[in-house]
Amino acid sequence: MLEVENLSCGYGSQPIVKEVSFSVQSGEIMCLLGPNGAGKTTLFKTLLAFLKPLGGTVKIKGQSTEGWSRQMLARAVGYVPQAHGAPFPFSVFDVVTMGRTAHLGLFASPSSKDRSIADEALQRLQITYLRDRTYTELSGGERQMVLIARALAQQPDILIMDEPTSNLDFGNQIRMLEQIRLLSNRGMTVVMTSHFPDHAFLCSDKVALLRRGLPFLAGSVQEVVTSDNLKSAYGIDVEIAELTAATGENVKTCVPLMRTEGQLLEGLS
Ligand SMILES: Nc1ncnc2c1ncn2[C@@H]1O[C@H](COP(=O)(O)OP(=O)(O)OP(=O)(O)O)[C@@H](O)[C@H]1O
Repeated sequence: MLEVENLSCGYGSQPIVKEVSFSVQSGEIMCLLGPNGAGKTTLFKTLLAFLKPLGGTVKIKGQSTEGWSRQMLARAVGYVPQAHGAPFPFSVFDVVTMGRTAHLGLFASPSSKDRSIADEALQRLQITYLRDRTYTELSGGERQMVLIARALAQQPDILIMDEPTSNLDFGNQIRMLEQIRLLSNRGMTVVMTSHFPDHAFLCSDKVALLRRGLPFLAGSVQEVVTSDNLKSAYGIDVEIAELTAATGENVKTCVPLMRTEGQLLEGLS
């Protein structure tokens, strides 16, 4: 579904992300990890063609996206930004209907079909109860769900999600990951960022890790989310623990290790 080959991206002629390659199949979830400033958003901006690649190619369904119009790209790729305020107090239904823009002609207004697709997106995420609420009056978690509904109404093949769990409490983070897993079970391809490597264990099929000054890593969760790789990316000691849940399922989790006062002082000297 998405194939990235030797992609370099950045601002002006200055590369931030160098020669990254990965592919995501239809219905897979790829979690993009990396420390602050590593270039996750820069990579997303390039996939979404807001930035021109400095080298390499992005292919969707085997076709290079170079030269695609914004409308063509919007039909293929939906973007879910981090939940934000809106300049005008639109209703939730209006915000979700805006997802249909890529399918409308110039100056056309949404048809009854567009409105029913917007309603379906609300139903699919079980947030129809928010339909007539004002977007600006919603909580961060509710806004995040509305933005996903807007991207679903766009009916893309691929969803690109920038930190979909940011600002969510512990329970809502997991509920959000469950929703993302449901979408992928129904065939949606998802590329998401997270600041929590545990999220990769919980819901992704593949992981990509951007590390400042070190080679880009992409592969299965087991291959990429290791103590050594996390230490090289984030600069802290992490152990990967495995336990058997009450359901009998084996689950893995990342356990960060705090440094002692002596180790911290040693680091300063
Ligand atoms: N418009 C810009 N012009 C020049 N440099 C930029 C621009 N936007 C971001 N950068 C730089 O590119 C680098 C990567 O930034 P980016 O936002 O892609 O990182 P990130 O991995 O998404 O970080 P975070 O996890 O903190 O959101 C940073 O050093 C940043 O300062």
